[in-house]
Amino acid sequence: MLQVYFPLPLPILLSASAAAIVAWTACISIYNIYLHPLSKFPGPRLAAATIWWKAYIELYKKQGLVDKLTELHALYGDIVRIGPNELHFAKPEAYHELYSVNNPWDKDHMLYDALSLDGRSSFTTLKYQEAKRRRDVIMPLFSRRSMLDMQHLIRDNVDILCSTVKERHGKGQPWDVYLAMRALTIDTITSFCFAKPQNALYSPGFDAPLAKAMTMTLPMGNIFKHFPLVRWALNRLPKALVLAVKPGLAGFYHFVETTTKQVHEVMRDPKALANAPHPIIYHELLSEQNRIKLTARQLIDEATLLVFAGTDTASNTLTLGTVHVVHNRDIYAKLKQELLEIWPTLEDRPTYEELEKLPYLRAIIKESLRLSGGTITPMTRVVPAEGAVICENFIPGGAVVGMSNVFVHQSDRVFPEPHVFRPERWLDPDTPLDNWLVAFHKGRRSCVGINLAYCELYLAFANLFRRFDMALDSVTPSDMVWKEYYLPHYEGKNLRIISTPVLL
Ligand code: HEM
Repeated sequence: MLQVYFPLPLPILLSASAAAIVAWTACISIYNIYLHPLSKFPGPRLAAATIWWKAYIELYKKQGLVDKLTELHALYGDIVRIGPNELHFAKPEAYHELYSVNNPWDKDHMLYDALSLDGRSSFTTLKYQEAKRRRDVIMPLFSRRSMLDMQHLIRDNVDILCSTVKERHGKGQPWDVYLAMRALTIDTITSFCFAKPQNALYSPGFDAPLAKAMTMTLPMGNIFKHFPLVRWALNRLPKALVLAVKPGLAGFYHFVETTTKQVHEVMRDPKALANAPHPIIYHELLSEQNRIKLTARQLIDEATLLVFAGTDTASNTLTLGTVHVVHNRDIYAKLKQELLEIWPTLEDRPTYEELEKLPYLRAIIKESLRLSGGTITPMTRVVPAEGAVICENFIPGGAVVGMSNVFVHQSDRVFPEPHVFRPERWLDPDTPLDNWLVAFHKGRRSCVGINLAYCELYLAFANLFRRFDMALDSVTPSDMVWKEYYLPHYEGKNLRIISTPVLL
């Protein structure tokens, strides 16, 4: 029989190892607190000492990081050290310094590894130069020109939404705006990118299986961030086992299977793309001009991340905006009036380009983007080797820096009474605010889908408010509760709306 030989008795060996680990951890912590290049920056001692402080806040205390950051900035000022090697900034001006087009900085692995699947998409690629090559390939599909040409795809989905809302009126049933908007954004992005809508809008009560799966996976991102091995292991578990424990993930598997099938088809026979009803993402990714040859796995990851990037971001904006406008009858009346002027009879629908010119609708969209925020977690970037000056402070190379856009969008210096939904603030020519709308991020890694998102927001808001009279069913804006898990994650009451179709 094999015998293991220990030079010392096992209990002594274990105690010595434990003592060595404690001593090593203590040395590292002392170095981090007193000698690390970021040691002059204020913040909680524990955060300076160890990366596990964030895990303690997010996983043990179950507090959203952005809420914690608000407390910390009130205590420590505009710059707070929130990890041994990480700083967070609060001054609105710092956002533009950090995420400037002049800063081709890399993304930090801790956050973006947690958001990636097995490989890297254009979203989770860390190195700026590599990400740029990927972005350059997919950008033409998301250009403004492409949006103008393909706006009918979005309109078709908005029409499906409106006809279901009308049907529910016929049955005397309200509809859930949060579920409906998620179904709309899922079908829009999947028809736009792949010409294969998920038919989420046909799910009973708009309760789409893919949206349900997204609701379950988003909070898991926090676990993946601190324990990357969990993500690695979950990605390798057999589907049957995962579904036995979490049946709600079925929609995610269905989506990945549809995507995998399509990817294998187009890779086997790229000429088949000629039969697609309109340009789709694989025309760009598999084009002869694209010199980056992606594997099937990479194509599947790219497709999946596009769907995740384009769903909750836009649907949160639509949900929040709709609830506020329906609740506030003055805003509601002004929007109706503006829509009636450009769209006097229901049959003569304005185009997206015409809707874009409506100042009040535009102001409502900006206010909805401001308060819903898009991605609200601090988007972490790595300062290049030569260091950088931010907020008049030299930040050494290699430091991880970030800023949640909540500190811009809810700054009472930039947006007085920041918690109030007030579209009029965007109409004052004396205080132009556009520079402070950062929902789509700024700089080199800003949102690829901005044109698609705007087209969706204009068409959905305009159609719903022109084609229906709406009232909230026993809910108010204060019932909307969100918790931050990278994106805002909805945790409030069901947001039911009663809608009556208008006849003319
Ligand atoms: C209201 C809707 C949307 C908002 C507020 C929004 C916001 C954002 C933000 C803040 C980022 C930066 C994220 C980060 O670096 O961590 C981002 C990146 C991105 N967004 Fe959007 N987004 C929206 C819709 C969309 C849509 C419809 C698509 C569909 C294609 C999309 C695709 C992407 C991609 C691919 C990136 C990664 C860019 C890169 O890393 O270089 N987004 N978006």
